[in-house]
Amino acid sequence: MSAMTRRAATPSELLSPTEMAEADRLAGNGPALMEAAGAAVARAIRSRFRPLPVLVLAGPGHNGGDGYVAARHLERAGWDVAVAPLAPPNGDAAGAAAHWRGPIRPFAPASLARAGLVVDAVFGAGLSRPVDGQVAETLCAIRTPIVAVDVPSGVDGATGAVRGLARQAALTVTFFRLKPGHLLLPGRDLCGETVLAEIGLPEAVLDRIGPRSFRNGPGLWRLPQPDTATHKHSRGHVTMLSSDALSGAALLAARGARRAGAGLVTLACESENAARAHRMAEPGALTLTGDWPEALLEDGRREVFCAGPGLPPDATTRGTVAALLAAGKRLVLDAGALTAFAGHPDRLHGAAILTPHMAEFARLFGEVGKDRLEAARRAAAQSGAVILLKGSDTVIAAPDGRAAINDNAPAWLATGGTGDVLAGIAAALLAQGMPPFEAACAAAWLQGEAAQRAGPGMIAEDLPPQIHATFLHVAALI
Ligand SMILES: NC(=O)C1=CN([C@@H]2O[C@H](COP(=O)(O)OP(=O)(O)OC[C@H]3O[C@@H](n4cnc5c(N)ncnc54)[C@H](O)[C@@H]3O)[C@@H](O)[C@H]2O)[C@H](O)CC1
Ligand SMILES: [K+]
Repeated sequence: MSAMTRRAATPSELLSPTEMAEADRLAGNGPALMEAAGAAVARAIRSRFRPLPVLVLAGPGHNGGDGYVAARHLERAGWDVAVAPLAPPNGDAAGAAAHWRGPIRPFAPASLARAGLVVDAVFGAGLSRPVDGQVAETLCAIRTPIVAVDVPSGVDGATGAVRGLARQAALTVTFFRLKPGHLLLPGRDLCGETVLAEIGLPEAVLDRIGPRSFRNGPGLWRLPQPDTATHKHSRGHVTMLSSDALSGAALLAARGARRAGAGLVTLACESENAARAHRMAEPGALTLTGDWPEALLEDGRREVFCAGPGLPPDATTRGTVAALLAAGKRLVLDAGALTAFAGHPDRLHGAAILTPHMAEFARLFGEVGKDRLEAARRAAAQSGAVILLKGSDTVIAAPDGRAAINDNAPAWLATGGTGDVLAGIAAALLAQGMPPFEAACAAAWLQGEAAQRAGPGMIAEDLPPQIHATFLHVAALI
């Protein structure tokens, strides 16, 4: 389990490399921050490794400066340390380098021969182009564990993408706040264990920067709290659209919605046969049949609809969704209800939450590209809806520019039907009064937590029974 999974203690704001540089500038004490950063790297190494010959690969910027400081602290602790500078250090790094009196080696594969551990202090937040040439050649030749300063060199701190090349780190020590690249893939995986170190940067700089990106977790939202005055109608009514052809998907979404606290869940069915089957499978849900959309709009108390799981991406789906939008209903749209609008995200204006996976996103908004955070933000601004872009690093973005990255989903969550459950959870939270961004964030987090509890080998049906335990867990965290 990585250090990052101790999430209650980790601040939720994320800073891009540009924002982090601004934080440094506002703090105005570069050498002290560098000293604290390098000391934190040395401390993290000493608490995880027995003394080993260490080679510090130092770049010309502040990342390299942190490396020189770490080298000095390790040597003072009796470790055998050498530094290999890529180029003469600049700025505050020159001061840190001046205090290094130990061995200097060429920045080349041959210098790695004696090392039992490599500290990668080549590039951090200042990565400005793909890693290539001598740096790529030397990084490729490393055969020992790697400890990365800030990020593994080559990982873009803003996007988690690899620029040129990056090596897998055993440990990454970063400072003050995580960056999006520590949570977005493949960056998150390449970091190995990630340690966030306090280096004396005052929290007040955040007021000036105004971060808009967050790590998803219970600090970002508050789950609905029923009280003694609550009754089933006041807990929200979710109507789930179901097709005869793939009725299991709507059933899974209905289960997710019921377990996430919706007071009433109705499965709107195409045929009486399907309604009967649903009633047998989910006795606590209501069913409805009749011509859509008239039947759906008859009861004004139906406020929240979930459409898409199991629906075909055709003109009928398009017409139903359009009618619901025109009637001012709050919608969570997934799967077929998204693909039905391929190329026309503008027609979804008024929807509350869209939950596309990569391919559905591409059909609506164009390819996601390397920057998932930016892509989701752009789509939210374009559609006016909260976008929940599904993946191992699900991103949730609001039209107002806020965005959160979810990192608690285990790999075994990637199985058929789990997205349907997620849409149901989101709809239920929306129906209970949570604003769309908070409802989408909470749904993604609860789903990840439920999947961890269900364990490897779980199937979508295993998620809903875990949801109430995740509610209790959230209550214990806050
Ligand atoms: N608050 C904090 O988080 C603190 C972070 N610190 C460390 O500072 C670095 C960022 O330092 P910066 O000088 O801005 O950038 P880098 O050291 O990452 O690199 C800049 C340097 O490298 C050259 N360069 C960039 N990419 C390439 C490339 N692909 N090939 C060749 N050369 C490249 C660029 O031209 C510059 O010369 C942060 O990561 C932390 O480690 C502070 O020390 C403490 C506060
Ligand atoms: K680095």
